[in-house]
Amino acid sequence: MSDASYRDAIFSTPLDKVARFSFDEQVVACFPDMIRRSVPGYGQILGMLSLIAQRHLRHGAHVYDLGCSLGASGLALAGALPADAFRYTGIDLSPAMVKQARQTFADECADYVMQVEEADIRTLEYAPSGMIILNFTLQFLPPDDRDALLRRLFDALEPGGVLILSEKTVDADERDNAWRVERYHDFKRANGYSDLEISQKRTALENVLVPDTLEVLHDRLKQAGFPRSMTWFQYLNFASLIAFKP
Ligand SMILES: C[S@@+](CC[C@H](N)C(=O)[O-])C[C@H]1O[C@@H](n2cnc3c(N)ncnc32)[C@H](O)[C@@H]1O
Ligand SMILES: O=C(O)C(=O)C[C@]1(C(=O)O)C=C[C@@H](O)C=C1
Repeated sequence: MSDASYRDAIFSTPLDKVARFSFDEQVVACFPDMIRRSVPGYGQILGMLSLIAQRHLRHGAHVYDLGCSLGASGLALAGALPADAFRYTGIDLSPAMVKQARQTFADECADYVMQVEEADIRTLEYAPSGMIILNFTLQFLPPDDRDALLRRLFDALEPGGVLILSEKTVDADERDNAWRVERYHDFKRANGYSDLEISQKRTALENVLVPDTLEVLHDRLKQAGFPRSMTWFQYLNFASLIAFKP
């Protein structure tokens, strides 16, 4: 997958008008590079998914990856678990993402049961599942749509199932939030992004990626039915939560 990926230079030249961020062909072409250089801890979160699956997933159970993009979570699972350990369905609304993810699984995971569907995760009919992965996707839904989706995911999980929810977050404390965001921009600079790229991407994501606080995320999980959730990973303003279905 990385062989086909270009370096992200989307916001590197001054744009007269910065368009709303969207998961179009241009983003798909550089997405592995973009997400690796833009999400602190992305590789560690992916690496941990299979360890969590080994502990929580019933052998052969179904896994959803919602907003799967190029299927990185599926590839991580397939890289660590045998072919009969799970069945995987990735869902994404972007036709360009779905096309490339399907190709990747056909090329690299032919022995595994892995499919990708183009659909809106808010209206999908969910099959019973042992694990549901929502990595950096809930943040792109209108906030008013988030609770209803999480309720449907709680219902779709089998007893003993887990939901992994990874998100960019905002801190309710203004001073702590400013510190995290400033260090996040340092992180991006250290990964080769210029001040212009950082500022134009920020504009493109305004009102498109609307982050919740960690407290709101845990509250959302509680109201969806999950009696227990934990933040198992945090790196600056990015975090991953796990929620348990009893
Ligand atoms: C930041 S990316 C997710 C990254 C991916 N999970 C990974 O770990 O590489 C967000 C993805 O969510 C998808 N998306 C956004 N809204 C969606 C919706 N309502 N239904 C399905 N997919 C959606 C986008 O097309 C995009 O591919
Ligand atoms: O670049 C940023 O500011 C981000 O928030 C990174 C982020 C994300 O968190 O989803 C935003 C858009 C791209 O999908 C990849 C990563």
